[in-house]
Amino acid sequence: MSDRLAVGVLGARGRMGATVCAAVEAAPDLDLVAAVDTGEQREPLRAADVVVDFTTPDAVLDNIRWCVEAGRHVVVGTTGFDDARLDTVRGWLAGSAGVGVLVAPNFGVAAVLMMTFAARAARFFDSVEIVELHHPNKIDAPSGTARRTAELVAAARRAAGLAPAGPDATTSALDGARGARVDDVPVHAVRLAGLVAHQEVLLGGAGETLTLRHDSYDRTSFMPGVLLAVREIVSRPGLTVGLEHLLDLG
Ligand SMILES: NC(=O)C1=CN([C@@H]2O[C@H](COP(=O)(O)OP(=O)(O)OC[C@H]3O[C@@H](n4cnc5c(N)ncnc54)[C@H](OP(=O)(O)O)[C@@H]3O)[C@@H](O)[C@H]2O)C=CC1
Ligand SMILES: O=C(O)C1=N[C@H](C(=O)O)C[C@H](O)C1
Repeated sequence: MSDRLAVGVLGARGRMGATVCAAVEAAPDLDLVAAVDTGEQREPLRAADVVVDFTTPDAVLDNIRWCVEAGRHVVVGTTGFDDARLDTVRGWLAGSAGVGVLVAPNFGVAAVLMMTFAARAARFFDSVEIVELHHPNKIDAPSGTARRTAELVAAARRAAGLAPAGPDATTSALDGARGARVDDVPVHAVRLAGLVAHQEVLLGGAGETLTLRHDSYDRTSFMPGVLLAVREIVSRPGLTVGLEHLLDLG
């Protein structure tokens, strides 16, 4: 059996999809066998061992179902996942022994570390808020990374007997001034020309603060994580959520 993997890309002409196509073509052990975008047939994806999806939150579930039914492994970077959507994917996988799907809100290794560090730090502080900053063409807010960070932080704080939100005396505010709440953690979204993808987790306690900041300056930052996922998913049946499961974080 060949060690080479055949890879298909959904959303192939998008910002991320095009970058993934280039990264796969440059990888010595991977072959790009299908590049599919809006309005194009999915049939060429049947030639792929692994399909990578960077499309839209509206399109991604239908794409995953098609791939699972076709027996293809899937690496998903598209955002918009909550527990209900993940359970839907688990249901499809239950009927497809051996097929693996990995869903990761962020493939940047530094971003995964930032999320991990935020969760570890969360119980030591009174307050935590998240600010995500992205390019103005992003269609979802808050980002998938910010949502996931808030979930991890809230879970860590609850496990330590703390409320997810910090103290806040605000009794009067313009709509949106205090951001959105994800698992009760305040999340603020900035859309600014010149940016790619950035996030700060602000933690505050008595007389001191800790700021964890991650910056993706270029979409190549996501490629080592995407290629790692492509290589690993073929031996990980079922649903994996988060790139951290493929990294040895000690
Ligand atoms: N996990 C991670 O590390 C990262 C995740 N992302 C996420 O990836 C997603 C894509 O981001 P980005 O590349 O910037 O977005 P783009 O809008 O640049 O790309 C999305 C592409 O998908 C195409 N598309 C839409 N529907 C379908 C479909 N049903 N089948 C095939 N192609 C389709 C779009 O075509 P058209 O425009 O014609 O509709 C477009 O070409 C977002 O959810 C984003 O948040 C982004 C960066 C990193
Ligand atoms: O749309 C983007 O650009 C990004 N989307 C992901 C997210 O929503 O978290 C990952 C990264 O922030 C870039």
